[in-house]
Formats: sequence, structure tokens, C-alpha cells
Amino acid sequence: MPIMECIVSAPGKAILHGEHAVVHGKVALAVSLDLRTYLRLVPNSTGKVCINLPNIHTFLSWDVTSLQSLLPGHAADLKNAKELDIDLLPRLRSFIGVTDCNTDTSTMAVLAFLYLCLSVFTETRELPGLTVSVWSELPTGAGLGSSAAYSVCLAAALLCARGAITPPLGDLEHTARWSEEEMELINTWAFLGEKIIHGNPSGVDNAVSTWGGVLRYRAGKITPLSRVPMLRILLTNTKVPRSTKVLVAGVKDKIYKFPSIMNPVLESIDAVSSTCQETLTEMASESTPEHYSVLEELMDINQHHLNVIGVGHPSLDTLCRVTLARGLHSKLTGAGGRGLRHHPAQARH
Ligand SMILES: Nc1ncnc2c1ncn2[C@@H]1O[C@H](COP(=O)(O)OP(=O)(O)OP(=O)(O)O)[C@@H](O)[C@H]1O
Ligand SMILES: C[C@@](O)(CCO)CC(=O)[O-]
Ligand SMILES: [Mg+2]
Repeated sequence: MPIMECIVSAPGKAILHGEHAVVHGKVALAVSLDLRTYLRLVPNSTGKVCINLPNIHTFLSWDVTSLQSLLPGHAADLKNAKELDIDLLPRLRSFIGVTDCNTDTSTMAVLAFLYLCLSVFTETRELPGLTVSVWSELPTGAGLGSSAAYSVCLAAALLCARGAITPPLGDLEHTARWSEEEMELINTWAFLGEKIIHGNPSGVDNAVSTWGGVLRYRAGKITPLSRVPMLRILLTNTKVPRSTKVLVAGVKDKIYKFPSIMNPVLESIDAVSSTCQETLTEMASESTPEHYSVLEELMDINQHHLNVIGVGHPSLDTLCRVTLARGLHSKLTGAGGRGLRHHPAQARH
């Protein structure tokens, strides 16, 4: 089947409450942002698979024939691709010449691309020549879900090229909509992309990037929140580099080391998310100054909790102090930061 050119985009997100706790089955509230990642996929007749990632200065190509030899022996069940193929990842690592220790931005982006590309096309046994270019308005590694938006774009475009979902826009259409089933398929494959980049993601980031809007997420269950007030959120990027993978693993270690201390903190974060959800629902009918002060207190409480679980950073402490002096209550959003490899952005109502 000939491959069609396609252009797709997906939004980044801000987590209002529940980051990290959501990895351990607690509630998170997430909202999509007006900052997007874009992807263009075009077929080519050069016999190469090419990836252009200008944001991270990565431009690579491989012969289709050499990639073809890496195709998994068994075809992935497109609709039930829940777990990573643990044999394919090491094969890909050795193909691109990196070890398990290489977790830099470019390596992770290339691995996610090649993994999704090969797995989606396994069943056809024939990999087409194609060029994929991805560019983004989102800062990379700043807590705004750049990895999820990247994975969602890859999943949507590759599934489309494979003919597993309908093309995003017909010739005579101005707007397009994928069916619920197609959206779920995109989300399933984006989650695998996140697993490659993150290690142990909860799935909240790819869910909000796939569906947009505001949603509550708990243990894989996505509940869109339709009645929420218009919120103005100030995002600040501290520009301190860090990796979500490293931070998520650090929290897991801390819970393992101090279960009786950390589990109640996660429970409390869960309660913060639920209280925030109730407050937002009430505000949709009528907002009062008391509602805003509850939202502010919840921000402060959660920022302290995030410090306790070890994902704070001195730059965030400074930011919270500076913004509070101007009446703004801040918390980190996304993975946070600590040690040499951190970051984040701040959110405030
Ligand atoms: N525009 C992009 N081009 C290529 N790769 C990207 C792009 N944006 C993100 N990535 C990939 O995602 C990784 C960053 O993901 P990471 O989860 O660490 O941060 P984030 O998603 O921005 O923040 P958070 O997960 O806290 O919301 C990069 O290392 C890179 O592999
Ligand atoms: C830190 C985390 O909770 C949010 C990252 O945006 C990780 C995850 O949910 O996968
Ligand atoms: Mg991420």
C-alpha cells in the first residue's frame, strides 16, 4: 500500500497535582497546553528511513534493508501492544551503537522512533522508505510533557502510514476527528514510546497529550473533566536540566527505603488532587475568593510534599519564595529536579 504524507500535532501538558504519586496508583489532574509538537511524515524513494529532530540537533538515516533485518520475528498485536518487546530494545541499542548507560536526549528519541517504526510495520514485513521530521514549541525536559507529545505524534503518524488508522485529513475536509478506538490505539503506542524514554511512566502524560482538555488520571483510568473554570497558569522554566526517568526511579528507591514514611505522603498527594478536583467543580458553578485561596493552599502543601519525596531543587525554592512575595503560590509541575540533573517549570492559578 502506498504511504501517504501526513502532518500531525499533539499538545504538551501541565500537571496541577499528582506528579510522581500517579506512578504509584494515586490521582493526578492534568491539563493540556497551547504549546504543541508537530510531525511531518513523507514517503521517499531513497531506500532510507530518515529522522530529523531539529530541537535536539539530531539528523540521522538508515538503509531500509539494514533495519529490515531487525524486524521482530513475531508481529506485534497492534491493538494489544501493552508491554515493550524486551528483545527488540537491546537489538536497537546495539544497531545504533549505544549501551544501556546512554540515556541522553538524542539516544532516547532515536530509540523511541526506531522501536515504534519497526513494531508498527512488523506485520507487513516490509519497511517503507520514509522521512520523519519533528519540531516542537515545548522545551525539552522542562516538565511540560515534551516526551509524551513526541511519542503521541510518532504513534499517530506511523499508525497512519501503516494504514491502521484513517489519515488525519481527507482532501475535502477542513477538520478531522479520529474515532475513540483510533485514539485509544494512538495512546497505547504512545505509552510504549513513553516507556522507552521514561522507564516507568504512569501514562498520564500521553493520555492528556492524546485527548487534550483537562483530565483526572488514576491507574490507567482517564476521566475527562468537562466542568472546570478558566484558569490562568503562569509557567516558569528554571532551565535546570534533568531527566524524568532518573527522578521517577529516585522516588521509587525512596519509597522502598522508607515505606512507612513515604506512603502516607503519596496518600496525602492523592487527597490534594481530589480536593482540587472538588474545588474546581464547585468553581465551575460559582467562583469565590475562598475557592482561590483553597487552590493556593493546595499548591503550597503539594510543593512541600514534592520536596519530601526528593524531587525539589534549590532553584524551585527560590522561585517559590520570589513568586510568593508577589502573592503567587507556586509548585513544580512534571518530574521536578534534584542533584546535577534536574529542572522544572512552575504552575500557579
Ligand atoms: N522536540 C523533540 N524532539 C526530539 N525528542 C524529543 C523532543 N521533545 C522531547 N523529546 C524526547 O523526550 C525526552 C525528554 O523527556 P522527559 O520526560 O525527560 O522530559 P519532559 O517530557 O519534557 O518532562 P516531563 O516528563 O516531566 O513532563 C528527550 O530526552 C527526548 O528524548
Ligand atoms: C513524574 C511523572 O508523574 C509526571 C511527569 O510529567 C511521571 C509519570 O507520571 O509518568
Ligand atoms: Mg516526559
